[in-house]
Amino acid sequence: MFSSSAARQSKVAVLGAGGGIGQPLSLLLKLDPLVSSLNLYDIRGAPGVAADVSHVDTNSEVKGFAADKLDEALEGTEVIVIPAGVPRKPGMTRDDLFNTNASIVRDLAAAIGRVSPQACVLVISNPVNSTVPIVAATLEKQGVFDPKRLFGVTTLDVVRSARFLGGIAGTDPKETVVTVVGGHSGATIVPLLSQLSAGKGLQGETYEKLVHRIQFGGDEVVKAKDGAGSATLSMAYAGARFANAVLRGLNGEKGVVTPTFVKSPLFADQGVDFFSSNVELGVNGVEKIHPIGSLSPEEEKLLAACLPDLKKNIEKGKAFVAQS
Ligand SMILES: NC(=O)c1ccc[n+]([C@@H]2O[C@H](COP(=O)([O-])OP(=O)(O)OC[C@H]3O[C@@H](n4cnc5c(N)ncnc54)[C@H](O)[C@@H]3O)[C@@H](O)[C@H]2O)c1
Ligand SMILES: O=C(O)C[C@H](O)C(=O)O
Repeated sequence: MFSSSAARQSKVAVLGAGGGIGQPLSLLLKLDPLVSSLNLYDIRGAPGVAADVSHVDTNSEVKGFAADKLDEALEGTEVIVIPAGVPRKPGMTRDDLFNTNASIVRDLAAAIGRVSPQACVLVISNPVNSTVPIVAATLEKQGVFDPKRLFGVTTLDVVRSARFLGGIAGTDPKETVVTVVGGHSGATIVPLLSQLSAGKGLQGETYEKLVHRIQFGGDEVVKAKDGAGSATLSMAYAGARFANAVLRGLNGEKGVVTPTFVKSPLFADQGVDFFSSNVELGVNGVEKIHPIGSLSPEEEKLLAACLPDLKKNIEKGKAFVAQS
């Protein structure tokens, strides 16, 4: 899963490293040859996870940081991945997590703005549609927001799309790249299946069921885990894959393109100033935001349904920081 052509390595931090995502994500980052140093932070359990992961036989150094050592954990980091916060239980929407996770993410962002404002920040904590604007607004308040260095991780939607499409079309998920645009919750997740030859011909119930499964794949896991949380293992895989893409870009590799939720001009004229679309990653983070390309009539409808929800989620995040 990791690709690395360049030699420069980076110091990476995981905030929320003791959790369901944080632990396997830390393990996968330990396996990434582009990571030289891994700082694991959590309000509970990170030193134990770090001791465990540090025995894996790759060259990177792993350090664990207890609850009161956040600043030390952030010192000198180039990439910070945030899976801190509570997950859903059955019957909840991602927005139901806002009340708990908004302040967690805001406080972590404030520490990042103070200690390592130059780092690329990769936000996994839900609701992503709001937590990313919360990080942006917090850094903006501190005068250190760089839109090129803030990313909402929507890779799990890309991973699910490739896997679920493969189940229908018989395509190899490893060779299937589905562009998913919009945001990361329900109707804001817009897979552009018409842009692939394997997805183009799908129609009627088959198409609608596939889109629904991609949009609500998270619910499938939440239901199956029956109160014990949401996707952790597939998310750790997706998070490590996205972190590797960012690291490859920072290393100067050209042509690293993947969907991610960033500050974006694409629909800013409609009041939606954060949006996920294909983004080229480079030495400064976001190198180029690609246009979404041509859409089928069905995808036009999905996009029309996405934008108002996304706008509300973004505004909610911004308002939270403004009132803080
Ligand atoms: N972006 C995505 O595609 C995606 C996918 C799956 C889950 N998620 C989200 O990721 C988040 C984490 O999920 P999980 O299953 O790992 O939850 P979890 O409860 O297993 O782990 C969360 C961890 O965060 C820690 N934490 C809480 N407050 C913290 C703080 N202030 N600083 C540092 N750490 C703190 C907890 O101690 C815990 O170890 C949830 O919000 C979930 O909804 C996002
Ligand atoms: O569904 C969730 O709450 C977690 C995550 O956003 C997912 O898509 O699996």
